[in-house]
Amino acid sequence: MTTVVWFKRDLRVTDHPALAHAATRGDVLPLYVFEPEYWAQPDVSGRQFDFVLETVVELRAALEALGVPLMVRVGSVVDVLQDLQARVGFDAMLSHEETGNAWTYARDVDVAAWSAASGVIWSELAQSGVVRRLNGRDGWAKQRNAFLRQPQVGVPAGLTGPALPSDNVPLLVAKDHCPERQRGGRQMALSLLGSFLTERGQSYRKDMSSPVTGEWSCSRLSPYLAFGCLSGREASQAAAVRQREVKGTREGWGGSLKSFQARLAWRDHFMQKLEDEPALERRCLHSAYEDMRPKVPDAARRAAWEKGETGLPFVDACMRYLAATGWMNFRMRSMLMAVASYHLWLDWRVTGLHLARQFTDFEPGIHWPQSQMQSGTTGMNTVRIYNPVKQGKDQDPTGVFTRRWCPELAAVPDAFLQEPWAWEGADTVLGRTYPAPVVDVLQAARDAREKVWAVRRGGAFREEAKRVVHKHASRKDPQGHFVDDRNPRKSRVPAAKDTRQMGFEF
Ligand SMILES: Cc1cc2nc3c(=O)[nH]c(=O)nc-3n(C[C@H](O)[C@H](O)[C@H](O)COP(=O)(O)OP(=O)(O)OC[C@H]3O[C@@H](n4cnc5c(N)ncnc54)[C@H](O)[C@@H]3O)c2cc1C
Repeated sequence: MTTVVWFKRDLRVTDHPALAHAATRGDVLPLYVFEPEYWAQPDVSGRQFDFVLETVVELRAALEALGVPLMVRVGSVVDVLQDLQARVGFDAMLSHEETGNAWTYARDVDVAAWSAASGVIWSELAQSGVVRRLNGRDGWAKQRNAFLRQPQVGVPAGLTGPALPSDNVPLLVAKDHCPERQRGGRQMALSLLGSFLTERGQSYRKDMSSPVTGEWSCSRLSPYLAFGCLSGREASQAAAVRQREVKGTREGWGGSLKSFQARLAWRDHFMQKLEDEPALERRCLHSAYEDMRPKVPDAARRAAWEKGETGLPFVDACMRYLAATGWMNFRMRSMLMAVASYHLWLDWRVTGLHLARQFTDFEPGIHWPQSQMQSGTTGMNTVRIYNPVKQGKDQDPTGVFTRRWCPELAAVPDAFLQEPWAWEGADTVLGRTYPAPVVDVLQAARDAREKVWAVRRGGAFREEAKRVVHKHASRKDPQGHFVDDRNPRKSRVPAAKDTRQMGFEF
């Protein structure tokens, strides 16, 4: 009998438990479905589509080399499976657990119903440290680390199975202009992993937070991890090998690789949040924040932020860079979200969708918990109101990045680049070639702080915050490692008082 291997966000043949297991059962039919309804969702974009298409082309060749090419179909998964069953009569389907968005969750419910009704046994295997049906966060890190330490699953020696024709794939989503997008495929992923671990990653810890140095020093693996060209386990184990090699050296590698491993752990930690509470894609984690910001955001502010025309130079430079590259380092993503949520007082659900589309690496399980965290709606994380002027001065001290992406500011002297409104010649630029700031940065942060504090006062807030901490906060594992999303350097069992932490960067 044939086993269908349904490829989703796991577009590789190495360390692919579902493919390896299917190969032990007999004939295999590897399947990828481009779903028009998925590509019509508000969180997806042309840059992601192009990345996936490139990756699928490479995957098809890799499977063909093993003996059976990937079958690529266009349509709803249930319709495709129905058609395939009529043609090849399979009795089992394997795929990996997916922590996707609400749409993919509902789609999986339909697929499960179809499988049950059609006598097909559909099994979903784990492919990351995310644990399905977890009963609370105690012990999670231990389970996650045990999974990461297990040997990788080898590539099947060869595959047999029916060769069925694929569909031509039409453009399913509007093209978006992203001239510097990362190219899809496993070869790129391996090349980036190699260059990061042998060269680029040496100064990762020191350089990751600036967009100037981060472009080179960050791993840049995010879209490849998001679509599974590379498994998290492969990345983590390769880093562990390198950690052993550089042990005892004093050139920055030790700290950088430790930070990289921590980020890979954050990945699973954040995705676990969405896995445990899918509603956090649409609802504030702490309900007290639900009505704090207008559900329909101020249209002018929103448009200015989306276009990179807020008049806050570093914010605009980051937004324009993101539009052109599809990538941004973590600190700058946090700042973009925080400025939208605090200074501009825009609802994270709306701004989060814009960022999701801009990111080639859109990963719902990281994206939505991070969006909420940077918007102060979780009830458990430090509320950090980044000052974009200070960020610009700290992270782009020479102004090279800001000037590249905001050429309208060419006439502004270095000393005023991040706050051109303070320059005596401001009138010659602001409101003419470059917008005046949409808000007064300091006043807007003060106003936001007041409103956030107003929500936090009161016993009812603390009661619900305790629930959130219990369900979602990180814990220390027995080795003392982990992943504290409030402060990566310190691992502490969270206490209820943490819910009152506030941080402001005036
Ligand atoms: C508002 C917001 C939204 C985000 N949305 C996404 C998203 O949709 N997809 C996505 O992959 N990342 C997202 N991130 C996390 C992070 O910014 C990116 O993973 C990182 O910038 C990608 O670059 P890199 O691969 O060079 O990361 P590196 O710094 O080299 O880290 C290696 C890997 O660790 C993981 N990682 C790194 N930082 C984080 C983090 N803070 N939280 C969880 N995992 C992390 C990623 O898988 C990353 O590829 C978001 C962050 C914020 C603040």
